[in-house]
Amino acid sequence: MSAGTDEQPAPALHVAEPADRLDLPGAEDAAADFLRALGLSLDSESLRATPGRMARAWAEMLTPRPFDLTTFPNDEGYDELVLARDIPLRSVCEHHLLPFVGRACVAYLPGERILGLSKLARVVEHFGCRPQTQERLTKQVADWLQEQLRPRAVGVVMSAEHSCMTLRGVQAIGAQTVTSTLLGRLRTDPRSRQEFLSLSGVMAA
Ligand SMILES: Nc1nc2c(ncn2[C@@H]2O[C@H](COP(=O)(O)OP(=O)(O)OP(=O)(O)O)[C@@H](O)[C@H]2O)c(=O)[nH]1
Ligand SMILES: [Zn+2]
Repeated sequence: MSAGTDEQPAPALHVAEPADRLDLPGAEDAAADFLRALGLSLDSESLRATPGRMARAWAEMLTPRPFDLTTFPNDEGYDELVLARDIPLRSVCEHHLLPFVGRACVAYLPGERILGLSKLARVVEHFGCRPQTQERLTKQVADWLQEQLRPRAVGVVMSAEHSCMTLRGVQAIGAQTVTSTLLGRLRTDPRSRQEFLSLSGVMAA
């Protein structure tokens, strides 16, 4: 698929993902077994439907939504940063399968085409819907944009609170993990890098 030409926008993303293998009744049975193994009784009215809800909730969090990568010709030759910040970020850590939530800032320096703005948030959502590390999620978003859009630079910064680190274990409540990936000119040119980091808001934190 070629986002750098005047061809049609790239088709919807298709990835071999858990959705293809989703077995909701199996997940519900497993959730019931899991809760019983933890010593909970599912006989009460309030817990009876919980395994089904658990199965649907985890399926929702682990199933990426496909989307169309809509791009437009960069007719005006816009050559400054396009940056979306405060994008909600939610994912699930692959170590405990507990959520981590925060904010992302995604930016690019356009080449021949510009991207539909909502896609900057959609790509974060898309790669968040799978067991992740924050490092991999950050890099996947940046690499994917670079590959699909062929811009002159891409920058991604994420800041998130990992519930496996706050609600249990070390219980470092409020600790924020910050990760970043810079590609192209944002990586090599100190002035562009500085501009991106300052616009992203991480410098002010
Ligand atoms: N690098 C990285 N580590 C993560 C991420 N999410 C969770 N982790 C860490 O994965 C590690 C798993 O460590 P283990 O020692 O196997 O698990 P644990 O005994 O539950 O560790 P504690 O959380 O320290 O109690 C922990 O240090 C988590 O904080 C992430 O996105 N990136
Ligand atoms: Zn974890």
